[in-house]
Amino acid sequence: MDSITLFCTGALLAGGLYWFVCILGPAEQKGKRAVDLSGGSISAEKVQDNYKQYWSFFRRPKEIKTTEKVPDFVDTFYNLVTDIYEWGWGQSFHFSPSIPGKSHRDATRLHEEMAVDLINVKPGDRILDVGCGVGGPMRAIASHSRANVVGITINEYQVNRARLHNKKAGLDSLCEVVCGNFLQMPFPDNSFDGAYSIEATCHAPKLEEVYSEIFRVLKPGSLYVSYEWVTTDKYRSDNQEHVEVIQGIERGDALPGLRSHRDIAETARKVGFEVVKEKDLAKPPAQPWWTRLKMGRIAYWRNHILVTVLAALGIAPKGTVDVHEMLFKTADYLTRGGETGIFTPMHMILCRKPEVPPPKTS
Ligand SMILES: C=C(CC[C@@H](C)[C@H]1CC[C@H]2C3=CC[C@H]4[C@H](C)[C@@H](O)CC[C@]4(C)[C@H]3CC[C@]12C)C(C)C
Ligand SMILES: C[S@@+](CC[C@H](N)C(=O)[O-])C[C@H]1O[C@@H](n2cnc3c(N)ncnc32)[C@H](O)[C@@H]1O
Repeated sequence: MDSITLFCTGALLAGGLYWFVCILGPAEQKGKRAVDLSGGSISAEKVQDNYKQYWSFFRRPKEIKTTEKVPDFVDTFYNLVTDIYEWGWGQSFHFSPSIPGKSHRDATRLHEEMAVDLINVKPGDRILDVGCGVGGPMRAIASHSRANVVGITINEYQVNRARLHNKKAGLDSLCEVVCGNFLQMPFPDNSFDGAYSIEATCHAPKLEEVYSEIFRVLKPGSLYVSYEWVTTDKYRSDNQEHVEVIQGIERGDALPGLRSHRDIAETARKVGFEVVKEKDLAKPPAQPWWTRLKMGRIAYWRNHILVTVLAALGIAPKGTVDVHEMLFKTADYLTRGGETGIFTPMHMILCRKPEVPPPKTS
């Protein structure tokens, strides 16, 4: 081989490696890159221990039932996964039905806009995003409705990410982010003109606790919409495969226990809401929400190699490989949940806080 060929081969290899490690993969243009993966607010050397702690939570089911510990466990989970989600999925941490001829990005945005359209919001209104993640939905909703959106998340790392994205998008005057627990929100009674939650209240150990908090902070007459993760009528607790899939979803998504779709309206009524509408948005004619997960499989393998190389080089924290592997398996459980129809991440409920409080029963 002459020296020119050797040089060209070397340059090609180096360029290819740079492309594979630094450029490849971000779900969004100028989004999070593989080389920037971190453990959120957890220091790099503690990521692996925190992952082990997270996982051992499920080996002690009693602790999952001890509801006070759940928010901390959920916070740890989001420290571990937030960067991987942003890198491999984008800034909206939820599913949406596929729409033929439209990109995932557009389908995601339409699903978010539908939520705010349902709660009849006017420009200038103040609305609440319960469990806002890094704010993908919040930004789409603020630009679509021109309402002021206040988001709350338990995870401080997400608060910082969301504020940064809001600023970059020029939406920081419409979008505010607060770090807090949605089971005890730092907002006065009757202070919001509307509220929504997208695939977030499934983390509450008791749905009643988060719904009653949302009821408290809403102004009388205003609306709340939620996209809930639930099991459907097709789920059978005596079917081994069904149980395995649901447990796989719970473990890989920090859920203290998936509820049945039947519990949702019942809980909303119990805390005082009127139920205006309820619908599983995944049912036909909607196109499968899990297609995007399934189509991504090749990319997950590529990501797995990338994460393993980066962790070996000391660029990504060690435990990142374990977290990525957990998500890899979770993607499969979610797909099986969708294909069998035993699970939906978009059971929509629309509720109104009555103008006049119902009489107290003694
Ligand atoms: C609402 C919740 C989160 C829903 C989804 C946003 C996430 C559920 C599973 C996640 C992922 C699975 C596979 C990952 C893949 C292996 C990796 O290479 C890139 C990121 C994934 C695609 C990741 C992205 C986010 C999810 C789809 C829950 C937590 C209530
Ligand atoms: C799957 S993410 C969805 C985020 C956002 N709705 C979206 O669609 O992009 C769930 C969110 O709920 C938040 N969350 C879970 N439990 C919480 C709690 N107890 N208090 C506040 N936020 C919580 C998480 O921090 C995370 O931001």
